[in-house]
Amino acid sequence: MSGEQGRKRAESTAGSIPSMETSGDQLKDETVVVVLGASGDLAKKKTFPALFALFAQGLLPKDVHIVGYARTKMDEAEFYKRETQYIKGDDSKIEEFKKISSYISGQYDGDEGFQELLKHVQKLEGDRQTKNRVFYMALPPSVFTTVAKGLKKNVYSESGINRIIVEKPFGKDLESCREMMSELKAQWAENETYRIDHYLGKEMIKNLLVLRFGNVFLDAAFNKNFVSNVQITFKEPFGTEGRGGYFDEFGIIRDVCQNHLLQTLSILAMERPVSFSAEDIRDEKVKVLRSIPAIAQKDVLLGQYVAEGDKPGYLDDDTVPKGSVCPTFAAMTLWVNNPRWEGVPFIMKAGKALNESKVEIRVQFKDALQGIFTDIPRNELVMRIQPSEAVYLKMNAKLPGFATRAVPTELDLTYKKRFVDTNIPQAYEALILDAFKGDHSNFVRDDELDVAWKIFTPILHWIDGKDAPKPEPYPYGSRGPKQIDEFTNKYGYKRSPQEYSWPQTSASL
Ligand SMILES: NC(=O)C1=CN([C@@H]2O[C@H](COP(=O)(O)OP(=O)(O)OC[C@H]3O[C@@H](n4cnc5c(N)ncnc54)[C@H](OP(=O)(O)O)[C@@H]3O)[C@@H](O)[C@H]2O)C=CC1
Ligand SMILES: O=C1O[C@H](COP(=O)(O)O)[C@@H](O)[C@H](O)[C@H]1O
Repeated sequence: MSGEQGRKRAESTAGSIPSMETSGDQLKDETVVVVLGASGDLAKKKTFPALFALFAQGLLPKDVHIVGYARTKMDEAEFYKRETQYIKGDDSKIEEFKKISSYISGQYDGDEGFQELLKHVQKLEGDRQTKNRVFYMALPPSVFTTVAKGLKKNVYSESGINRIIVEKPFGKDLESCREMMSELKAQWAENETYRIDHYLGKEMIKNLLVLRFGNVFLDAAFNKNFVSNVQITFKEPFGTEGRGGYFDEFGIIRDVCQNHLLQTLSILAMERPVSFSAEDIRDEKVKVLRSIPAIAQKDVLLGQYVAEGDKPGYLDDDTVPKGSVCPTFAAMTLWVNNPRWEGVPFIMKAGKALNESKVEIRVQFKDALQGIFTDIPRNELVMRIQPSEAVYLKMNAKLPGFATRAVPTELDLTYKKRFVDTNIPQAYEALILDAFKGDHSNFVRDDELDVAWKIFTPILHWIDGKDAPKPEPYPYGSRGPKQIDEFTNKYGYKRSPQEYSWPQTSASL
């Protein structure tokens, strides 16, 4: 099938799904976007490229202006260099993008810097009647609340819509999160606040709602009667190189599990929402999260990578405190105590410096009744979030031929093959567009955060405390601590026979 045919087929068969847009006002014209922390890593790698991609597709509000703000003093040439460093696209479009962008430096505390920012924004707005302002906080959490206050006091628009987009981490435990949320809430209304968890912008995570509730057979099988265990796995092939200082304060559980993987779990396990509206979806997520008790110490396996070949160990990083017991790998099991999932282990695994780059959800079904079979492999539904989105169902089939022999095979939906030439938006692109549309569905509500921290805070305090468990060492580039298979087996996971591997490895695409 040609690329064009594939695209047309995908579009022509698209089902009609009610709009997920919600009550929020859509920002159309007359908007200024201010990126705070514009000199930083997130801004250059994610925020500006996402804004550019939307701009290039004509998806930003008409006459939009983008303003970078940070303490670093730099001239326009230097700012444009940083702003466009990670942007890939047509040169003339990049030049147009620069024309709608500008930079101003200032402090994060005190009013002076924000007053200058206000003057700059007002100059760009000219004599507009409506003055919509979006503030994107690409800043370390230590300055979130100070900046949020400064913006509200000095740069808040009295004649238009204001939105503030905030990045994780939202606190370090239940108490600090509550403190941060209440300080933010004192300044910014919930409907003005967009808390980003960028996993909610990933295509496969957004697909979960449709997969679960748009396929009657799947929904029927998603429960304790059919499912043996669920694994949500996050693997990165690189260590904390250069980010050791930040990472050591947080560890892998706060960095990835408490937010990205728990958000994934909540959408995977929740009941069907009443509608696709933001509040209905988030109500169901909160409900399922409330059914999960705090993680028990006995359900946790921690690891820390050590040097292998020319690859340094975590403790070899100069920015990491000597003797740190910060986990760079964690496996843990969560239990969802509701009628659908009672007794089904949800195993989360996340690690840095592992053997591959992969994020996936693996739902392993129970054994087929043995009777006529001996040792037939289990069905598994795998949702590959990255790289190369795919959904495949491992199923047994008769090997063609005269003899009746069952072999493991798969029903395979590999996006690159099925949705040829279809643009899959980057997570940040999708989320920033949602914020412009006023759609909160893919942003984190404050009560979701509260319940998420309740699940993780006890083990985090244990890990941070004086009786901190020593993480198991694992070599850089390995599958993790050697105890990992024993850990997953303990919860009923059975590995597919060695001779089976899914044929669409990312390398083959
Ligand atoms: N980088 C990434 O890929 C991701 C980042 N995030 C989150 O996004 C936010 C920003 O991350 P990132 O861009 O990596 O952070 P950076 O460390 O690059 O900080 C961003 C900017 O904030 C200012 N800054 C840095 N440290 C301080 C400080 N101690 N006090 C005041 N200002 C400071 C600096 O600007 P200046 O000195 O010029 O004012 C810096 O350029 C964080 O909350 C992070 O957790 C989330 C997901 C991914
Ligand atoms: O938030 C974070 O996510 C990244 C992984 O994001 P991905 O989109 O590349 O999967 C992780 O590397 C980082 O440590 C963490 O802070």
